[in-house]
Order: sequence, then structure tokens, then C-alpha cells
Amino acid sequence: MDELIIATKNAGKAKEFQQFFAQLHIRVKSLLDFDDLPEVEETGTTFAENARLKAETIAELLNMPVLADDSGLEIDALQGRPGIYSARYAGEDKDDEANIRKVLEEMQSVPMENRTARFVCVLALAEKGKETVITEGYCEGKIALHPAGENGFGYDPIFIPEGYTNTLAELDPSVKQEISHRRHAMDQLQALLQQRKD
Ligand SMILES: O=c1[nH]c(=O)c2ncn([C@@H]3O[C@H](COP(=O)(O)OP(=O)(O)OP(=O)(O)O)[C@@H](O)[C@H]3O)c2[nH]1
Ligand SMILES: [Mg+2]
Repeated sequence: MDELIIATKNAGKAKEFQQFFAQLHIRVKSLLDFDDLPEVEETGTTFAENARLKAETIAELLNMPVLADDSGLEIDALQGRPGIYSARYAGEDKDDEANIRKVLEEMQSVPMENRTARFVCVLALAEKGKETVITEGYCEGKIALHPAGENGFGYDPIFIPEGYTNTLAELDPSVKQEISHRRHAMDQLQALLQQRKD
């Protein structure tokens, strides 16, 4: 495999995948590089269903290997919300700042020790004529009291990974590349592909 499509319209994700695959000498394009492709509706009830849906729909349309990522933030004090609805938690327009405000408001009265949360990433690699490969990865941490930092995307300014005192948006992007949910799901994917020998 020397070229791969990432079925995402999220620029933050696309950038992280570009960096992962550059190390593997695989060229990647995202849906942001095509202007005639539809946004796949995420009608699944799990990360895995949505990842499979995005990967298989685009692989069918383009007849190329396609990787999709469905991911989100699960907060224990909010019974796992925003979960699969992370991108649109505060509304259809996928506004990261509004999503962060909503989470912080809902957690106003939750003390630090109960602010545990995890990022979840499920990857699906679809290729015509082959069984779709699904992997998952997690990054454990806590929800900060206030947003801090400029790096990354989404909820990174309020997510403090386990073992750190800063948010993912304050840490150097190379740290996120090493410890993220997406990295762990990528490592598992690479291991499975090596077993499959392609
Ligand atoms: O701070 C964050 N750091 C991350 O590393 C991260 N990964 C996921 N998320 C959140 O979860 C949603 C995914 O939803 P999602 O998988 O449907 O993606 P999306 O709708 O943004 O793009 P697409 O890939 O579907 O086109 C995103 O929008 C974010 O809100 C993250 N937040
Ligand atoms: Mg989405």
C-alpha cells in the first residue's frame, strides 16, 4: 500500500494521520482534498459502526483503500457523554469552543478527583475484496477546570492526560503523537496489517 485515503473532513485528524503515515512512507489524502465527495452520515450507535460506515462507503466510491476514524471523549461524571456525539455536542455546526463550554458547565460542581475521562478512537480500514479491519485505542486522563493551550483540536484544551499536569493542547504535538488514543489504535492496526502481510 503506497497511497491511502483518510475518510475524514476533520483537519485536526487529517494532520495527525499525515504525520503517522509520513513515517511509514505512505502518502495520504483526506476528504478535504476532494470537493465532490459526500459527508457520510454517522447513523451508527457505536464508534465501530460509524468508523466502518465511513470507511466502507468511501472505499466503494473511490475503489481505493480507505481508513476512517470515529473518535470521541467519554467523561465518567457525565455517564460517558459526549461519547459518539463529541463533534456535535453543542450543536450541528461542530463548534469546538461551544462543545468545551458545554462540558465545563455540566461539570461545574465536579471535583478534580471525579473528573476522569478517556479519549476513544476506533479505526476502520476498508478495501474492496478484503475484510474490513477494525482497531481501537484509548487515552486516559482528566477534564481540566479551565481550557488552556493552543495545540491540537476538539477537546484537547481541557484534557489532561494521565501522568501529566498540562492539557494536550499545552503539550508539544509530539507528545500527543506518542500517547494518544489515535496512536494506540494506529499501533494495533499496523500490527494486524503485518500479520496479514500487506
Ligand atoms: O480534543 C480532541 N482530541 C482528539 O484527538 C480527538 N479525537 C476526537 N475528538 C472529538 O471527537 C470528535 C470526533 O467525531 P468524529 O469521529 O465523528 O469526527 P468528525 O466529525 O470531527 O470528523 P469526520 O472524521 O467524521 O469527518 C471530534 O470532532 C472531537 O470533538 C477529539 N478531541
Ligand atoms: Mg464525524
